[in-house]
Amino acid sequence: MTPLSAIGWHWTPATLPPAWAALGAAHPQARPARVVEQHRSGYRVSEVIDVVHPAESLPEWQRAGSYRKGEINPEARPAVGDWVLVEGSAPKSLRIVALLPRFSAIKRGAAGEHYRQQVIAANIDTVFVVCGLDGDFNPRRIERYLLLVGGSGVQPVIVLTKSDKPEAEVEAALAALRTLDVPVLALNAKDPASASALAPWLAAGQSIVLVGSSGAGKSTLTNTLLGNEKMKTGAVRERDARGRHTTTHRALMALASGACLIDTPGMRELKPTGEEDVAESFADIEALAQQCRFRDCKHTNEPGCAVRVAIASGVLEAGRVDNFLKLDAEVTGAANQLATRLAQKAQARVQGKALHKRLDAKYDRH
Ligand SMILES: Nc1nc2c(ncn2[C@@H]2O[C@H](COP(=O)(O)OP(=O)(O)OP(=O)(O)O)[C@@H](O)[C@H]2O)c(=O)[nH]1
Ligand SMILES: [Zn+2]
Repeated sequence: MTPLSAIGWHWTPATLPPAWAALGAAHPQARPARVVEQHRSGYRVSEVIDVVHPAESLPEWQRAGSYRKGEINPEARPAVGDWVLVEGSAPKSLRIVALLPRFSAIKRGAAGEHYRQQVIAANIDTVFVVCGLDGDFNPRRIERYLLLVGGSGVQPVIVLTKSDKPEAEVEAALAALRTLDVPVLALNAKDPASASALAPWLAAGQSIVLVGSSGAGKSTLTNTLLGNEKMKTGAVRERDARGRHTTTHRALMALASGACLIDTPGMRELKPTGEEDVAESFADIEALAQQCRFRDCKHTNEPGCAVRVAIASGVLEAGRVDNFLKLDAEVTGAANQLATRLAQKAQARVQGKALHKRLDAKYDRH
């Protein structure tokens, strides 16, 4: 056990990923730390639970650069949840010297003029997709979260809260989500005994993120899982670069089980990156589509559409099909933007090479 265990470190010298070991050997003075906040001006990292310090990042992570020239690859920069190697002493002179390759990354498309991707949480083991069994219950929103999490390397678990409410239709909700091939639990987020059903995903060294719309019960569940730690949920005291005490939002919380919860504001609104696999998320619809008369069936009003037949016979929910079509269009749109961006990058690289060649020839550099 090291203090790092409480913030998600579960490797031993024997289980350390070889790439991490190699980076460690390349930076013998450095030690691992976890990124808990990402700001415009830099990063905040933890080496010990509830102790957060600013850390200077590598210059190439700070430069604005041009997306056209491929100078900034957001994926190559640390994000919340990443393990990095740091040197120097806290609180004033911590420096990040390397980013350890991540084993999972939840990404989203970022709003803006140009196509951009953001890693919103790295090295997460499980994401709890939280949805209340009240008027807010919405399988379509759950499908969206699952699509975005699919392929990230993170295990999704659907957590239906408010099962204790009189209006909760637990059985109907479980039935509606059965096609998703993801663990689904219904519980009372206020009740520790009920929330203990999540124990299989909360083993020591596990990192968990909660997503879900406002009012779904994320804070309630977080408090219940924290138990005695409850009072500390909202805020953490930390020392800033000048040594002053400040109180900020708590981004990484340790559970008694040894797991940790990571809270990042980036998880609120999720827009596809274009890399999502819609067919995999909607495998049931994809399988039916194989039986449609037309290969390019849009499943709207084509004759011989197996998907429409399934809806008519009650095998498939019309809302799920609509959501599939909507998300598929969103992912296709983002994928086209992504392709354009990659083409621009490749072109810029070729132009750059040609320029160097001309300059080399002109000045006889070699
Ligand atoms: N009865 C009951 N009430 C719950 C349950 N989970 C959450 N609530 C209530 O629902 C309301 C919203 O819960 P929050 O935990 O604040 O929701 P949240 O997801 O954190 O919302 P944001 O902070 O806005 O993102 C609160 O009044 C909770 O007490 C539950 O399982 N049972
Ligand atoms: Zn069809």
